[in-house]
Amino acid sequence: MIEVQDIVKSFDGTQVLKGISTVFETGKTNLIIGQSGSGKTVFLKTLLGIHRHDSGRILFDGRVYSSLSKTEKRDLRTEIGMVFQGSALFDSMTVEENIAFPLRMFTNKSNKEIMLRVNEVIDRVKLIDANKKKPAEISGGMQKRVAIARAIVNNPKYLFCDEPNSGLDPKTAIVIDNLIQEITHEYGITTIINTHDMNSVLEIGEHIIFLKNGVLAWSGNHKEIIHTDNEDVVDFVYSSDLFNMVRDAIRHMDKKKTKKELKNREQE
Ligand SMILES: Nc1ncnc2c1ncn2[C@@H]1O[C@H](COP(=O)(O)OP(=O)(O)OP(=O)(O)O)[C@@H](O)[C@H]1O
Repeated sequence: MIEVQDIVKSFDGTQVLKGISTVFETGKTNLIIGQSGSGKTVFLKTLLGIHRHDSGRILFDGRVYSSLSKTEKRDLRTEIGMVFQGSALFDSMTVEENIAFPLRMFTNKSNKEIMLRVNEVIDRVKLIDANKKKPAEISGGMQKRVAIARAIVNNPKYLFCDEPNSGLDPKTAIVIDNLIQEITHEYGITTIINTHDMNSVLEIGEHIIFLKNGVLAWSGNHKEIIHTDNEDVVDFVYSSDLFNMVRDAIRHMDKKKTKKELKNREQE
Protein backbone atom coordinates (compact mmCIF):
# COMPACT_ATOMS: atom_id res chain seq x y z
CA MET A 1 0.00 0.00 0.00
CA ILE A 2 1.19 3.50 -0.82
CA GLU A 3 -0.27 6.36 1.20
CA VAL A 4 0.04 9.86 -0.18
CA GLN A 5 -0.56 12.66 2.32
CA ASP A 6 -0.98 16.25 1.18
CA ILE A 7 1.80 16.28 -1.41
CA VAL A 8 2.84 19.67 -2.71
CA LYS A 9 5.38 20.14 -5.50
CA SER A 10 6.43 23.40 -7.14
CA PHE A 11 8.78 24.41 -9.92
CA ASP A 12 10.19 27.95 -9.73
CA GLY A 13 7.51 29.01 -7.27
CA THR A 14 4.62 27.60 -9.34
CA GLN A 15 2.69 24.82 -7.63
CA VAL A 16 2.17 21.84 -9.94
CA LEU A 17 0.84 19.46 -7.26
CA LYS A 18 -1.40 21.32 -4.84
CA GLY A 19 -1.84 19.03 -1.85
CA ILE A 20 -2.68 15.56 -3.16
CA SER A 21 -3.83 12.87 -0.73
CA THR A 22 -4.86 9.34 -1.65
CA VAL A 23 -4.26 5.68 -0.86
CA PHE A 24 -3.09 3.14 -3.44
CA GLU A 25 -4.09 -0.24 -2.07
CA THR A 26 -2.18 -3.48 -2.39
CA GLY A 27 -3.42 -5.92 -5.05
CA LYS A 28 -5.30 -3.21 -6.95
CA THR A 29 -4.82 -1.50 -10.31
CA ASN A 30 -4.71 2.20 -9.45
CA LEU A 31 -5.08 4.58 -12.40
CA ILE A 32 -4.06 8.22 -12.67
CA ILE A 33 -5.97 10.18 -15.32
CA GLY A 34 -6.28 13.83 -16.25
CA GLN A 35 -5.73 16.28 -19.07
CA SER A 36 -2.31 17.07 -20.49
CA GLY A 37 -0.46 19.27 -18.04
CA SER A 38 -2.64 18.30 -15.05
CA GLY A 39 0.40 16.95 -13.19
CA LYS A 40 0.22 13.17 -13.74
CA THR A 41 3.87 12.71 -14.72
CA VAL A 42 5.14 15.03 -11.99
CA PHE A 43 3.02 13.08 -9.50
CA LEU A 44 4.36 9.72 -10.72
CA LYS A 45 7.94 11.01 -10.62
CA THR A 46 7.38 12.38 -7.12
CA LEU A 47 6.11 8.98 -5.95
CA LEU A 48 9.20 7.40 -7.51
CA GLY A 49 11.49 9.84 -5.69
CA ILE A 50 12.71 11.38 -8.97
CA HIS A 51 11.22 14.74 -7.89
CA ARG A 52 11.55 15.84 -4.27
CA HIS A 53 8.22 17.13 -2.91
CA ASP A 54 8.05 20.44 -1.01
CA SER A 55 5.76 19.12 1.71
CA GLY A 56 3.54 16.18 2.62
CA ARG A 57 4.43 12.51 3.10
CA ILE A 58 4.59 9.37 0.97
CA LEU A 59 4.44 6.09 2.89
CA PHE A 60 5.38 2.77 1.31
CA ASP A 61 3.71 0.22 3.60
CA GLY A 62 4.28 2.55 6.53
CA ARG A 63 7.80 3.66 5.52
CA VAL A 64 8.03 7.42 5.05
CA TYR A 65 10.18 7.75 1.94
CA SER A 66 11.80 11.08 2.80
CA SER A 67 12.85 9.83 6.26
CA LEU A 68 14.67 6.74 4.98
CA SER A 69 18.46 6.44 4.99
CA LYS A 70 20.35 6.16 1.68
CA THR A 71 20.59 2.37 2.06
CA GLU A 72 16.90 2.06 2.96
CA LYS A 73 15.96 4.18 -0.07
CA ARG A 74 18.12 1.97 -2.30
CA ASP A 75 16.49 -1.16 -0.86
CA LEU A 76 13.03 0.33 -1.40
CA ARG A 77 13.91 1.07 -5.03
CA THR A 78 14.61 -2.63 -5.60
CA GLU A 79 10.99 -3.27 -4.53
CA ILE A 80 9.70 -1.12 -7.39
CA GLY A 81 9.12 -2.39 -10.93
CA MET A 82 8.67 0.05 -13.76
CA VAL A 83 7.03 -0.29 -17.17
CA PHE A 84 8.15 2.74 -19.16
CA GLN A 85 6.25 4.50 -21.92
CA GLY A 86 7.37 2.92 -25.22
CA SER A 87 8.78 -0.10 -23.32
CA ALA A 88 12.37 1.32 -23.18
CA LEU A 89 14.05 -2.01 -23.88
CA PHE A 90 17.77 -2.26 -24.58
CA ASP A 91 17.96 -2.67 -28.37
CA SER A 92 21.29 -4.50 -28.36
CA MET A 93 20.17 -7.12 -25.82
CA THR A 94 18.06 -10.19 -26.44
CA VAL A 95 14.67 -10.60 -24.78
CA GLU A 96 16.09 -12.77 -22.01
CA GLU A 97 19.06 -10.42 -21.45
CA ASN A 98 16.64 -7.50 -21.11
CA ILE A 99 14.56 -9.39 -18.55
CA ALA A 100 17.64 -10.60 -16.64
CA PHE A 101 19.03 -7.06 -16.39
CA PRO A 102 17.48 -6.03 -13.02
CA LEU A 103 18.58 -9.32 -11.43
CA ARG A 104 22.17 -8.82 -12.64
CA MET A 105 22.12 -5.18 -11.45
CA PHE A 106 20.42 -5.52 -8.07
CA THR A 107 20.95 -9.08 -6.81
CA ASN A 108 23.80 -11.52 -6.19
CA LYS A 109 21.97 -14.44 -7.80
CA SER A 110 23.99 -16.98 -9.78
CA ASN A 111 23.55 -17.20 -13.54
CA LYS A 112 21.60 -20.44 -13.08
CA GLU A 113 19.20 -18.82 -10.58
CA ILE A 114 18.79 -15.79 -12.85
CA MET A 115 17.93 -17.86 -15.90
CA LEU A 116 15.49 -19.96 -13.89
CA ARG A 117 13.62 -16.84 -12.76
CA VAL A 118 13.82 -15.25 -16.23
CA ASN A 119 12.20 -18.32 -17.79
CA GLU A 120 9.54 -18.34 -15.06
CA VAL A 121 8.43 -14.78 -15.90
CA ILE A 122 8.76 -15.41 -19.65
CA ASP A 123 6.23 -18.23 -19.20
CA ARG A 124 4.02 -16.04 -17.00
CA VAL A 125 3.71 -13.23 -19.52
CA LYS A 126 3.36 -15.78 -22.34
CA LEU A 127 6.34 -14.77 -24.45
CA ILE A 128 6.60 -17.62 -26.88
CA ASP A 129 9.78 -18.40 -28.89
CA ALA A 130 11.28 -14.98 -28.23
CA ASN A 131 14.13 -15.60 -25.75
CA LYS A 132 16.97 -15.06 -28.20
CA LYS A 133 15.31 -12.36 -30.28
CA LYS A 134 16.18 -8.66 -30.14
CA PRO A 135 13.39 -6.09 -29.46
CA ALA A 136 13.36 -4.97 -33.12
CA GLU A 137 12.50 -8.54 -34.16
CA ILE A 138 9.27 -8.75 -32.13
CA SER A 139 5.91 -6.92 -32.26
CA GLY A 140 4.95 -3.93 -30.09
CA GLY A 141 2.67 -6.14 -27.99
CA MET A 142 5.49 -8.63 -27.42
CA GLN A 143 7.80 -5.76 -26.48
CA LYS A 144 5.27 -4.72 -23.81
CA ARG A 145 5.28 -8.29 -22.49
CA VAL A 146 9.08 -8.10 -22.24
CA ALA A 147 8.79 -4.75 -20.43
CA ILE A 148 6.29 -6.26 -17.97
CA ALA A 149 8.45 -9.36 -17.48
CA ARG A 150 11.48 -7.16 -16.76
CA ALA A 151 9.43 -5.07 -14.31
CA ILE A 152 8.26 -8.09 -12.29
CA VAL A 153 11.37 -10.29 -12.49
CA ASN A 154 12.64 -9.11 -9.10
CA ASN A 155 9.27 -9.71 -7.39
CA PRO A 156 8.35 -6.06 -6.87
CA LYS A 157 5.91 -4.92 -4.20
CA TYR A 158 5.08 -1.85 -6.27
CA LEU A 159 4.59 -1.61 -10.02
CA PHE A 160 4.55 1.73 -11.84
CA CYS A 161 3.37 1.85 -15.45
CA ASP A 162 3.63 5.00 -17.55
CA GLU A 163 1.20 4.84 -20.48
CA PRO A 164 1.61 1.05 -20.87
CA ASN A 165 -0.77 1.03 -23.85
CA SER A 166 0.76 3.76 -25.93
CA GLY A 167 1.33 2.68 -29.54
CA LEU A 168 -0.71 -0.52 -29.31
CA ASP A 169 -3.79 -1.46 -31.32
CA PRO A 170 -7.02 -1.56 -29.21
CA LYS A 171 -7.14 -5.37 -28.98
CA THR A 172 -3.51 -5.76 -27.91
CA ALA A 173 -3.97 -2.84 -25.49
CA ILE A 174 -6.75 -4.74 -23.70
CA VAL A 175 -4.65 -7.92 -23.56
CA ILE A 176 -1.77 -5.96 -21.98
CA ASP A 177 -4.16 -4.24 -19.52
CA ASN A 178 -5.57 -7.60 -18.47
CA LEU A 179 -2.08 -9.04 -18.07
CA ILE A 180 -1.08 -6.16 -15.76
CA GLN A 181 -4.28 -6.61 -13.74
CA GLU A 182 -3.85 -10.40 -13.45
CA ILE A 183 -0.26 -10.00 -12.27
CA THR A 184 -1.34 -7.32 -9.77
CA HIS A 185 -3.93 -9.66 -8.23
CA GLU A 186 -1.81 -12.81 -8.42
CA TYR A 187 1.29 -11.39 -6.72
CA GLY A 188 -0.46 -8.80 -4.49
CA ILE A 189 1.34 -5.84 -6.07
CA THR A 190 0.42 -2.18 -5.55
CA THR A 191 0.12 -1.08 -9.17
CA ILE A 192 -0.08 2.53 -10.33
CA ILE A 193 -0.78 3.28 -13.97
CA ASN A 194 -0.56 6.67 -15.64
CA THR A 195 -2.92 6.50 -18.61
CA HIS A 196 -4.79 8.40 -21.29
CA ASP A 197 -6.60 5.28 -22.44
CA MET A 198 -10.31 5.37 -21.63
CA ASN A 199 -10.65 1.66 -22.43
CA SER A 200 -8.20 1.00 -19.58
CA VAL A 201 -10.23 3.23 -17.27
CA LEU A 202 -13.42 1.26 -17.91
CA GLU A 203 -11.71 -2.15 -18.09
CA ILE A 204 -9.22 -2.22 -15.19
CA GLY A 205 -9.86 0.95 -13.16
CA GLU A 206 -10.21 -0.50 -9.67
CA HIS A 207 -9.18 2.83 -8.15
CA ILE A 208 -9.02 5.89 -10.39
CA ILE A 209 -7.79 9.31 -9.42
CA PHE A 210 -8.55 12.26 -11.67
CA LEU A 211 -6.15 15.19 -11.52
CA LYS A 212 -7.09 18.68 -12.61
CA ASN A 213 -4.54 21.49 -12.44
CA GLY A 214 -2.54 19.64 -9.79
CA VAL A 215 -5.56 18.93 -7.59
CA LEU A 216 -7.19 15.55 -7.01
CA ALA A 217 -10.60 16.48 -8.39
CA TRP A 218 -12.32 13.08 -8.25
CA SER A 219 -11.63 9.46 -7.28
CA GLY A 220 -13.61 6.25 -7.62
CA ASN A 221 -13.68 2.99 -9.55
CA HIS A 222 -14.62 2.03 -13.12
CA LYS A 223 -18.28 1.57 -12.18
CA GLU A 224 -18.49 4.87 -10.32
CA ILE A 225 -16.95 6.78 -13.22
CA ILE A 226 -19.88 5.68 -15.40
CA HIS A 227 -22.40 7.13 -12.97
CA THR A 228 -20.58 10.22 -11.73
CA ASP A 229 -22.05 13.65 -12.35
CA ASN A 230 -18.77 15.39 -11.57
CA GLU A 231 -18.65 17.92 -14.39
CA ASP A 232 -14.88 17.88 -14.80
CA VAL A 233 -14.77 14.07 -15.08
CA VAL A 234 -17.72 13.98 -17.46
CA ASP A 235 -16.14 16.71 -19.58
CA PHE A 236 -12.80 14.85 -19.71
CA VAL A 237 -13.80 11.19 -19.95
CA TYR A 238 -16.91 11.57 -22.08
CA SER A 239 -15.64 14.22 -24.45
CA SER A 240 -16.12 11.94 -27.46
CA ASP A 241 -19.54 10.98 -28.84
CA LEU A 242 -18.50 7.33 -28.73
CA PHE A 243 -17.76 7.31 -25.01
CA ASN A 244 -20.93 9.28 -24.35
CA MET A 245 -22.88 6.55 -26.12
CA VAL A 246 -21.03 3.83 -24.20
CA ARG A 247 -21.82 5.65 -20.94
CA ASP A 248 -25.52 6.02 -21.77
CA ALA A 249 -25.75 2.36 -22.81
CA ILE A 250 -24.10 1.10 -19.59
CA ARG A 251 -26.24 3.40 -17.44
CA HIS A 252 -29.35 2.14 -19.21
CA MET A 253 -28.33 -1.51 -18.68
CA ASP A 254 -27.50 -0.86 -15.02
CA LYS A 255 -30.92 0.79 -14.47
CA LYS A 256 -32.66 -2.19 -16.04
CA LYS A 257 -30.60 -4.58 -13.89
CA THR A 258 -31.45 -2.68 -10.70
CA LYS A 259 -35.16 -2.64 -11.58
CA LYS A 260 -35.07 -6.40 -12.23
CA GLU A 261 -33.25 -7.04 -8.95
CA LEU A 262 -35.81 -4.95 -7.02
CA LYS A 263 -38.66 -6.84 -8.67
CA ASN A 264 -37.05 -10.20 -7.83
CA ARG A 265 -36.60 -9.12 -4.21
CA GLU A 266 -40.28 -8.08 -3.97
CA GLN A 267 -41.35 -11.49 -5.26
CA GLU A 268 -39.16 -13.39 -2.75
N1 LIG B 1 10.91 19.79 -14.59
C1 LIG B 1 9.94 20.71 -14.68
N2 LIG B 1 10.21 22.01 -14.49
C2 LIG B 1 9.24 22.95 -14.55
N3 LIG B 1 7.93 22.66 -14.81
C3 LIG B 1 7.62 21.39 -15.02
C4 LIG B 1 8.59 20.33 -14.97
N4 LIG B 1 7.96 19.15 -15.20
C5 LIG B 1 6.66 19.45 -15.42
N5 LIG B 1 6.45 20.78 -15.30
C6 LIG B 1 5.14 21.46 -15.45
O1 LIG B 1 4.21 20.81 -14.61
C7 LIG B 1 2.91 20.76 -15.20
C8 LIG B 1 2.40 19.34 -15.19
O2 LIG B 1 3.18 18.57 -16.11
P1 LIG B 1 3.05 17.00 -16.26
O3 LIG B 1 4.13 16.57 -17.20
O4 LIG B 1 3.03 16.36 -14.94
O5 LIG B 1 1.63 16.87 -16.97
P2 LIG B 1 0.90 15.54 -17.44
O6 LIG B 1 -0.44 15.55 -16.79
O7 LIG B 1 1.75 14.36 -17.22
O8 LIG B 1 0.74 15.83 -19.00
P3 LIG B 1 0.79 14.77 -20.22
O9 LIG B 1 -0.48 13.98 -20.14
O10 LIG B 1 0.81 15.67 -21.42
O11 LIG B 1 2.02 13.95 -20.10
C9 LIG B 1 3.06 21.37 -16.60
O12 LIG B 1 2.64 22.70 -16.54
C10 LIG B 1 4.56 21.30 -16.85
O13 LIG B 1 4.98 22.33 -17.69
